[in-house]
Amino acid sequence: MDLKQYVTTVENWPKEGITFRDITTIMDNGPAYKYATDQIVEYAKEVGAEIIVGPEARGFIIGCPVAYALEIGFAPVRKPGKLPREVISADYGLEYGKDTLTMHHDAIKPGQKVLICDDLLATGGTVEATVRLVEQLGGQVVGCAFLIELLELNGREKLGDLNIKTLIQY
Ligand SMILES: O=P(O)(O)OC[C@H]1O[C@H](OP(=O)(O)OP(=O)(O)O)[C@H](O)[C@@H]1O
Ligand SMILES: Nc1ncnc2[nH]cnc12
Repeated sequence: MDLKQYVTTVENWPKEGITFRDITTIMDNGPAYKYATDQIVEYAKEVGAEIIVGPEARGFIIGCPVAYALEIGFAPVRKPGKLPREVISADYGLEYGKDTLTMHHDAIKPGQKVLICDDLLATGGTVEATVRLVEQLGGQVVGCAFLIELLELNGREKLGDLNIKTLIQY
């Protein structure tokens, strides 16, 4: 399936100069959403994922169906003030802003093999901060999966030797 045809491009959103790649038109198409999920499920099996970690909010949309299909857990990465128990935090930069991410202090077991899932790899700031959180908890990041990679932003460079899978490139 050519997944790219289901992505909608929105110019100058959320700011002038940004070309936004909207995945809601993958999500609202049953076969396209299933196909994308199935590709990531296969990758998760290859890398031996034991738990899925996904950053708010679009990482939930990609990561949760993968966790469900594999009958493994999902641990959320959230913006500050959203998780109810003790958290650890990491700051990061975005293509169009700056923020902080948090995880519950006990979300990952030491040595657990983690697959990070998100909709899109842009500068890599979000996933790099997520890697730091997982590693601080003693997890082992065995892979990172995205529907979309924006090649010109060189997000992969921030991720060093990590194993990365992307389904669509621009
Ligand atoms: O590679 P990066 O430069 O870090 O950019 C990619 C991130 O940006 C978007 O999330 P956003 O922070 O806009 O939050 P949202 O998912 O809640 O819309 C996207 O869903 C990725 O998580
Ligand atoms: N260009 C973009 N389109 C969609 N989501 C994004 N997140 C960061 N950059 C993005």
